[in-house]
Amino acid sequence: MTNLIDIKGVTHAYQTPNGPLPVLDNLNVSVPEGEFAAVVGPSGCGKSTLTRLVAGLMKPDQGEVWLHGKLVKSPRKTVGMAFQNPVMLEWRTILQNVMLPLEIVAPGMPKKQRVERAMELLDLVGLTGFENKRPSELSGGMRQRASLCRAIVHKPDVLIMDEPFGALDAFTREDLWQTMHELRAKEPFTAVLITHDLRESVYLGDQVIVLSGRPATTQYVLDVHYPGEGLRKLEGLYTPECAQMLATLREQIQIAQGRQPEPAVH
Ligand SMILES: Nc1ncnc2c1ncn2[C@@H]1O[C@H](COP(=O)(O)OP(=O)(O)OP(=O)(O)O)[C@@H](O)[C@H]1O
Repeated sequence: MTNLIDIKGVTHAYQTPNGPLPVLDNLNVSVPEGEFAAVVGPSGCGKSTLTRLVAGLMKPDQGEVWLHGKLVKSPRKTVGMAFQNPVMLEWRTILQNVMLPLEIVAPGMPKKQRVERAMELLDLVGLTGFENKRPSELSGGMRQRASLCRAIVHKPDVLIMDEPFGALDAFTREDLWQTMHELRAKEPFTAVLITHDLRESVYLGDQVIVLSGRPATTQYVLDVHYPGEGLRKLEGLYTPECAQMLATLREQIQIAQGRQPEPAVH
């Protein structure tokens, strides 16, 4: 399998009034095409910085970022992004919000086709019937569903999500996890998910990348072998296999935080 994302030896420091602040230190990350990579690490270690580099929103001091075989030197149109607080344009309907990237990336696409594409995705996430509502008329979970549609409507090479489910209640979050799997099954994409939730990282990720404390480097990579066949089920999280993976990740996070790992409970 070829890598869609290759981050090779990336080192970066922000220039601040108090001098340079090193955030990434010789970071190496590879995400094969079609894979879902979850990234976890201590608060402030440089996770969002990593997403900005992949999107081409900033250039590293050292090292290279490759996306689909091309060196990333400027902002990429072929990246879809979703954030914790989906910024929706209130003067546009949900349908018009979802169609927005197509207007920018594919201005020649006939309007009928744009509408069909957006409606197809809204249907996949269960928002048929809400397409003519304004963003403020939807719940937070529904807005996040629409925001995911908007992030992939133009079929980007990679979907980058920075804590997209962080502000949702636990039940809505689990619903959205399931929606992500359903979306991927119908429309495969490569994804990078930044999260603080280890269960989320295991449930959604094919690999979980643990970053060390700042300046971040790749401390540990967990290959997720989720129990069961076919579409992942939430029940799988309560199996011994998942408990073991979560224990490993928890231990790695404690190491990344510079703490002594707590002994496992048996
Ligand atoms: N533009 C910037 N200029 C200066 N410092 C910055 C800038 N952006 C981020 N930082 C600092 O760089 C460090 C890494 O920030 P980043 O947002 O990448 O971390 P993070 O791991 O995503 O954080 P969190 O888990 O809290 O969301 C932080 O200390 C942050 O304050």
